[in-house]
Amino acid sequence: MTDLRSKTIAGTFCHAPELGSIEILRDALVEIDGRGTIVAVTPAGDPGHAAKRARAAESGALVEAPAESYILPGFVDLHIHAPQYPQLGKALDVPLEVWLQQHTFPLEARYADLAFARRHYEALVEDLIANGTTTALYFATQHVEASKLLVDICLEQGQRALVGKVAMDNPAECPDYYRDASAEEGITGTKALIDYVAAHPENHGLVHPVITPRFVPSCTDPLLEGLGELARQCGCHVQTHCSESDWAHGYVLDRFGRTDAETLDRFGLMTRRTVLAHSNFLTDGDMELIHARGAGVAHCPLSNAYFANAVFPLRAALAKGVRVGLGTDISGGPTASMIEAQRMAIAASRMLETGVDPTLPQAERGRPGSRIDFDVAFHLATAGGGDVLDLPIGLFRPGFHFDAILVDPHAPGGTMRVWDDIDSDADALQKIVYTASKGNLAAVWIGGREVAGTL
Ligand SMILES: O=c1[nH]c(=O)c2nc[nH]c2[nH]1
Repeated sequence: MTDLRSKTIAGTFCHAPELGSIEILRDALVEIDGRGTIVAVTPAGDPGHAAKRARAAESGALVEAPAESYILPGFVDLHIHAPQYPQLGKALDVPLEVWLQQHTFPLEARYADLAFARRHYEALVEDLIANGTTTALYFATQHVEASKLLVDICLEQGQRALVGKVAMDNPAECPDYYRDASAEEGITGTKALIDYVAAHPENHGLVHPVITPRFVPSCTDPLLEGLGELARQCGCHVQTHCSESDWAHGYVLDRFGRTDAETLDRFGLMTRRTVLAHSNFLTDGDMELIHARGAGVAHCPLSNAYFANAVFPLRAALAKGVRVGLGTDISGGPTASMIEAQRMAIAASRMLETGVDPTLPQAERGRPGSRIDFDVAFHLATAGGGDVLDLPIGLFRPGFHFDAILVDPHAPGGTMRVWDDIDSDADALQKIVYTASKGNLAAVWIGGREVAGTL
């Protein structure tokens, strides 16, 4: 294991500072301080490069990435239901509202048992790190103690994380065996987790608390009001689901006569630090509202294929200035891999653009201008996610945390081929997005600390 804190790493770095373009820094130097923050990035052509490299080598601080490897920012997964990991790859054949009641709530209720919670949370965090997810925005469960345990496990394994105790108190939509007994309990429990994260002796900014009303149907008005007030007081991140499916979108329209986005805003839950999962049925006005508040969207393309009844209009949201990142939405999305999430985002955008029903005339089948390519997907999974969270992650820049993955395109257990007589560095990055998998990730660092693999 190579700890990169107080070291300089030499290698080829790929990142995507702007939407729609990539930057490849071949044979660059990235200098990291003792806290795991990048202090300098020196491209190969920089006049000071040779001297810096020599100085780092002399002082024993130089670490060389293997030839032909690529270093990418770690992935930022903006939407994960941590307790649902044991049902990954199961129960994807029913609508959202049935899936919640029949499969998901019974599973999540089992996290009252802390031994059960530890077993499954440890496996999840380990698997996510091995898949290159260096930052995760988690829904935990309704239980305060199990939510605290998820915080502990992220700290033990060194994963950057945002963790929310799920608030859900509406007896009409939540079962008696799995809900906050009152709005008051949902609010106090949320505060208890915020206090726990703030006072945790091992937490030096790696884990953050998140106010987490599950979604409007699960919450009574007093709970939404109380959580909105709490968001105002503490300035914490907020996460919830927004206009995910026909049913979820219609439910909020029926109950409030307003869209999900408008309703969340009315309760003070639409802030610069709010992450709205899915958001498939946003109106133009909703997008303008989200943009005005500075909130962001966690686009979950794979889960949308199973539960959403629609494809998120990503290009339309981006055109309105909405900040967007990607989420796996475990277990609505049956993968722990943000590389797969990128591929699915591309595929979904192509299907939205061309349409999918061959019985329709070509001109009526799709939504022109909807496609994205690998560069946009890669941006969303890294810098875009960091931007939505307002955290200095997802780029190789001074002041950013060194959260990174080392990709070995030739790993025997991997799934990609790069040809030195054919492929450019940009081709290699494209191939990583389209064909790499966990077997190609040779090392993962979070805050400069190597948390998986071996360099
Ligand atoms: O994909 C989803 N997963 C969930 O757990 C959930 N809860 C409310 N709405 C939801 N959507």
